[in-house]
Amino acid sequence: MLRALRTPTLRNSSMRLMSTTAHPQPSIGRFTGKPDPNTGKFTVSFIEGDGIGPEISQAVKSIFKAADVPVQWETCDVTPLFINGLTTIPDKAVQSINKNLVALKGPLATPIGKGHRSLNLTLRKTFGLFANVRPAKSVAGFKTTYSDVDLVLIRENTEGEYSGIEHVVTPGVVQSIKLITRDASERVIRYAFEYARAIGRPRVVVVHKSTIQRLSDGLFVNVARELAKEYPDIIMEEQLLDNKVLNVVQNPASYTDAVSVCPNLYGDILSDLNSGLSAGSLGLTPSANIGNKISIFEAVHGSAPDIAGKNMANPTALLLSSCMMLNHMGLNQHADKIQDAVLSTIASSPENRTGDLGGSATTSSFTDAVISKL
Ligand SMILES: NC(=O)C1=CN([C@@H]2O[C@H](COP(=O)(O)OP(=O)(O)OC[C@H]3O[C@@H](n4cnc5c(N)ncnc54)[C@H](O)[C@@H]3O)[C@@H](O)[C@H]2O)C=CC1
Ligand SMILES: O=C(O)CCC(=O)C(=O)O
Repeated sequence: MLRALRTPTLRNSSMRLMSTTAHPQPSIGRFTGKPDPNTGKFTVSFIEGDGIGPEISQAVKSIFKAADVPVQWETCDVTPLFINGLTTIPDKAVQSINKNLVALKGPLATPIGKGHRSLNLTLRKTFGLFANVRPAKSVAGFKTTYSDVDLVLIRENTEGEYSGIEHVVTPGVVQSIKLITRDASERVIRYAFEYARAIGRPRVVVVHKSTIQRLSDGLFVNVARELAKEYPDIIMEEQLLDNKVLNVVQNPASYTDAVSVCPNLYGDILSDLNSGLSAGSLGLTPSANIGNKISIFEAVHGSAPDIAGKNMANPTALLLSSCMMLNHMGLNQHADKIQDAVLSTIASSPENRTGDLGGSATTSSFTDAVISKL
C-alpha cells in the first residue's frame, strides 16, 4: 500500500513544501535535556568540522540567530589525541556532549591510510550512537530523474566493516574483520521498527547479503526475524543488497511506505545512492546519529576539500540536520520555520541555489536568502 505522493513544482511552490523530517520521535533515544532555567535556552555542543565545515556551520549559526531559536552553542574542539595507540577525542569535548546530550557536527576529514582513525567513527563509538537515520527526499525547484523520492534508511552505526579490525597476515595479504553482534543488530533493528511505527510507515526492509556473508549478515537477518514477531503491525521484508540497489534505482517510490535498515557499510553506500536519486547532490541530505541518551546530528556529506574555503558549499544538509535535531529536542515549530525557509529558498530561483544544484548562489548569499524567508 503506497501513500499518495504530492510532487511540489515551481508553479505551486507557495504551498507547504514537503517536510524532510518527521515530528513523531520513537521512544528509544528520546531527548531528556532541559533548557537553562535562567536563559530558557538549551545548550548544544557544536563541532564545526573540517573543509567546508566552518562555512556551513556559520550558515546554521546565522539562521538560528535570525530565527530566534532558543539554543546556545558550546563549541567543541575534537583535535584527535592518541592514547595507548588509540584515537580519542579531547575530554573537554566528551564532557560537553555528555552534559548537553545533543550535538551538531560538521564533516570531519579522515586521512587515507595513515594518521588518526576516523573521528566520525570515534564519536559514534564513544557515545554509543547505534543508529544512523538518513532520510532522502525530493525537493521542489530542482529537477532530478525522479521527483517523488521519499526514502528513509537506517544504518547500523558502530560495527560491521567499520570495526577497524585489520591486520597484515603476510606481506601482500591483509585481513579486515566485519564484526556483527547480536546486541548491536538488535538495537538498530528495534530502532527501525520503532521509527517506522512513529512515522507511520507499515514496512521495514532489512537489507543484507546473507547468501554470501552467511554468518554475519545471517545473524543480522535472524535478529530481524525474531524482532518482527514483536511488531505485528509492521511488515518485515528481507532484500538482498544488489536487488535493493536495482529496485531503488528503477523505482524509488516503491519504498515510500518503508523504512530500510542495514549493516554499516551497505548503509553508507546506499544513503549516498539515495541522496543522488532524491536531490542529485550530497549537499541536501541530513542525518541523525542516535544513541540511548546522546544524539549527534550531521550532514551525510564529507568535508568537500575541492570546494572548501570558496564560499561555494551548500549548507542545506547541515541545516536540515539541525532541523532533525530541533525535532528531536521537541522544538518543532522552530524546525518547521527553518526547514520551510530553506526549502522555499531552493524552490524560489536558480540565483538562490548553490552550484551543486546548478545555481549561482554562494554559501553566504544562500544564507541571507533563507534569513529573508524566515
Ligand atoms: N560524516 C562525515 O564527517 C564524513 C566525512 N567524510 C570525509 O570527508 C572527506 C572528503 O570525502 P569525499 O569522499 O570527497 O566526500 P564529500 O562528501 O566530502 O564530497 C563528495 C562530492 O560532493 C560534493 N559536496 C559534498 N558536500 C557538499 C556540499 N555541502 N555542497 C556542495 N557540494 C558538496 C563535494 O564537493 C565533492 O564533489 C574525507 O576525508 C572523508 O573521510 C566523508 C563522508 C562523511
Ligand atoms: O569517517 C569518515 O571518514 C567517513 C565516514 C562516513 O563515510 C560516514 O560514515 O558518514
